[in-house]
Amino acid sequence: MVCLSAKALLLAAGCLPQLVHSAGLDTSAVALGKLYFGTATDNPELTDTAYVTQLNNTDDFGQITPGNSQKWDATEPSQNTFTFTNGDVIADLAEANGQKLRCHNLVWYNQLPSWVSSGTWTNATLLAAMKNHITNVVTHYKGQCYAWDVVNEGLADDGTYRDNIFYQYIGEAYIPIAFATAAAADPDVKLYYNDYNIEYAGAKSTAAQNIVKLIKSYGAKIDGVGLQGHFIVGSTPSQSSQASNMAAFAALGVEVAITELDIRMTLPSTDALLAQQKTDYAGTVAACAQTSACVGVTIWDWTDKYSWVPSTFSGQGAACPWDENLVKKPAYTGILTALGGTATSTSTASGSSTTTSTSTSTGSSSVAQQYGQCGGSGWTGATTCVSGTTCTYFNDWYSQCL
Ligand SMILES: O[C@@H]1[C@@H](O)[C@H](O[C@@H]2CO[C@@H](O[C@@H]3CO[C@@H](O[C@@H]4CO[C@@H](O)[C@H](O)[C@H]4O)[C@H](O)[C@H]3O)[C@H](O)[C@H]2O)OC[C@H]1O
Repeated sequence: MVCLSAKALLLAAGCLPQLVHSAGLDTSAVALGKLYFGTATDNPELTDTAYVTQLNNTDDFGQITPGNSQKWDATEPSQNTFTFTNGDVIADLAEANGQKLRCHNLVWYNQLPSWVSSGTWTNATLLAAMKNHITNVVTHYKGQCYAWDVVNEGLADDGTYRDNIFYQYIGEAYIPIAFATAAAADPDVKLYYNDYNIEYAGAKSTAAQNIVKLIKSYGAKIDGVGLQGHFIVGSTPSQSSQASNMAAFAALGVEVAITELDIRMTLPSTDALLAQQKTDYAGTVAACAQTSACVGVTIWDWTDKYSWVPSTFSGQGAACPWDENLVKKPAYTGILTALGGTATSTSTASGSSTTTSTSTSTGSSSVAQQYGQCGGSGWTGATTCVSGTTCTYFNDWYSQCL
């Protein structure tokens, strides 16, 4: 009775307190049978204490990816001089937290040091330089990575090979040779081809499937295909198209992962855009959730504060599930619901009229509670509580499984 009175006081004050234990994104993903839910991060952000506190929250993040510090320009700035300092900071953080590390990346046309991109090469010298780079970097991180993105973005959008320096001097063989070199350096790490605009059926996805076949035809190992998932609010491919595309890769005997998910919008953000973003995140994560070959989802950083989007796509941003003040956006709930996770409400600002729908994973069962928050829109649906709890109505617009 005292408890309900306290709640009534808080409700009257226009603020709903956190009331139930929350299972986060990784906990929910693992409960579904996935290996992880994770996020990219980067070294400059690690001086931000509030940021790091959430990055270390293994309830949400069971995996991290270094956004820049394992790339070629970071690891081999001068030929045969290797620098692992920044990459090690993130690898050590993952190890300290017990988070999986997706290692990113070995061979990419972008973020190359000038000695590679502007060097004078022959087939033999570039091949030797590429193999030396892969061998040294993979050996350094041996045993620390769940997976390596061995070749990143080797395709143009029309499905032809990207005309990068490796293709120019080595031809398509640079791809299987890169995979074979990585496998020789660490036979246990998963080896991925990673690209964007291969998340749905089309010429580029077909070409990526052909890369899987090519690598195997050389007798080399490929374990997975990374679907980057840099999407646009309202133009995100449907759940069904993403799931059927994942199935096409799985049919080739490889796993898949969503490796760089973010869903950007033209700024400024509005409630309508945030609601659509929630739907888009939910559909994408649900495609992975329903596909047994999809091992996990990585968002390309978790907060708008450090997203790469505004500096890359002029006038666009707000692409992450947390805003620039590190506050969860509707997208967070969309992801959690898609993962069938146990959800909760956190304190909400007075005057907000958001209706939140949450769910608890009990195999295939779903809705655990629905409510209107802080002057919200009223009771919105039936409640099925997990075993051992019952639906308790506090008033006509708020209920909870207790
Ligand atoms: O600090 C940042 C890093 O975060 C950044 O990481 C890379 C970001 O994504 C990957 O490469 C980009 C993928 O998206 C391409 O643009 C797409 C063009 O087609 C559109 O349909 C699609 O929506 C777009 O996303 C970019 O052109 C790629 O660069 C890459 O794997 C990450 O490493 O790297 C730059 C740093 O400054």
